[in-house]
Amino acid sequence: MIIGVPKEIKNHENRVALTPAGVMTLSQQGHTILIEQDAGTGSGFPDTDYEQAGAELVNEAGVIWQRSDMVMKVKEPLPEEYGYFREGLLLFTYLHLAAEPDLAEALTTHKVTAVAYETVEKDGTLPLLTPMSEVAGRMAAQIGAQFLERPKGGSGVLLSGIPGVKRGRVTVIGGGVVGTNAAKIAMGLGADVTIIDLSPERLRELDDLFGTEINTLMSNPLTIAQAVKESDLLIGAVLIPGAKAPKLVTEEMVRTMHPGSVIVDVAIDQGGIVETIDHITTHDDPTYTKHGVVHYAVANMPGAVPRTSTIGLTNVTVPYASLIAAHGIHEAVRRQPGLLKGVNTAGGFVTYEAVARDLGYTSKDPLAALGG
Ligand SMILES: NC(=O)C1=CN([C@@H]2O[C@H](COP(=O)(O)OP(=O)(O)OC[C@H]3O[C@@H](n4cnc5c(N)ncnc54)[C@H](O)[C@@H]3O)[C@@H](O)[C@H]2O)C=CC1
Ligand SMILES: CC(=O)C(=O)O
Repeated sequence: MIIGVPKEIKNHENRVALTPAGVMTLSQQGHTILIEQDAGTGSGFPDTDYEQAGAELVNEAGVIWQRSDMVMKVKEPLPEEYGYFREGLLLFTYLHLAAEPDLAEALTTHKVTAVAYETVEKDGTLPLLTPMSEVAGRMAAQIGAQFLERPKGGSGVLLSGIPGVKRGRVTVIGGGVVGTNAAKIAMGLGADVTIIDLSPERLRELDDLFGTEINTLMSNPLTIAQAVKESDLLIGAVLIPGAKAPKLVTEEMVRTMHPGSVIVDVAIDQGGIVETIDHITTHDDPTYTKHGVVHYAVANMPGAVPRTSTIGLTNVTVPYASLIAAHGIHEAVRRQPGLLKGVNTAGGFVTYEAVARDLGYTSKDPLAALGG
């Protein structure tokens, strides 16, 4: 199979879909790997490392999209890349389609088979989302702490407090991978941490994990309203796989926060859980202030720590790429049924039910859409 890796073009997206180690694995299995020049530079992988690993360097993204059977990316294609879509192309990347209606339309119009990292399942987990959620969760606490500083527009609260001065309060809504990692770092910074989740089982697990060091609360509008009001830092970490995130934090709730408090909505890639976040922000211009509260809504947070993120991501994606490249997508999803859950579009249809529901498509069974 010919596998192509274009350079990422999203703002400050320095990750790359394959490392030289991934290239070597796949090329030793007999596949041809096309890498766009400079694609790995931001992650600390020079072109020469790719060449030594067996890749063919290409200096034009269009050539990669045209020649490849499977294009591997990190982030969703941007509108300037939609022109490369064609029938027969297999795209393997993060997509977050419920928040990207134009992309869904372009993929279905051109009958691209698009496999989204974030909806691939294994043993009840999302194995291709997990490492980036670990990164973003850890970053959320440190970014929040930074924007609480007065010169950054924050209230001037130091999360740890000091002897004689109380600690800052951090509320994390959603206690999955992002939430747990955010809580871990916030606790490490000395904050008073509360995690809110909808699942009693998850709350029990968190209690077992952290003991009395954190507060756990059941998710409902009243609990959320009270916790938001008291928070110096609020972290959004809810996920309903594939679907648009529910708006759990209303504008009214945000108005009750102290001036200079900070919201980091990690769930922004699925649309976000905060009503006052009406647009995605970028690493270049990561925050804006509304009702006196600093809002951070960057949808590619791990892109800022590309060395760690690229290695973490490709550790988990390469085995799936290898399976697809060896057997083709039809046989790969038969051998690894959780991969079928990753198929979001095929044959001109949306094939992931939550995405179809949120975007107003009629969902088609992915196996049928792949041609049985
Ligand atoms: N902005 C960025 O750069 C990044 C964003 N993400 C996003 O972060 C979000 C969270 O991801 P993960 O932690 O991996 O998901 P996860 O599935 O591990 O955790 C989600 C948690 O939300 C909880 N939940 C669902 N409905 C809830 C409700 N109404 N109230 C409270 N909790 C509720 C679930 O019980 C679960 O514990 C996803 O949207 C993911 O795509 C992940 C990585 C990077
Ligand atoms: C999960 C995702 O979209 C990211 O890591 O950018």
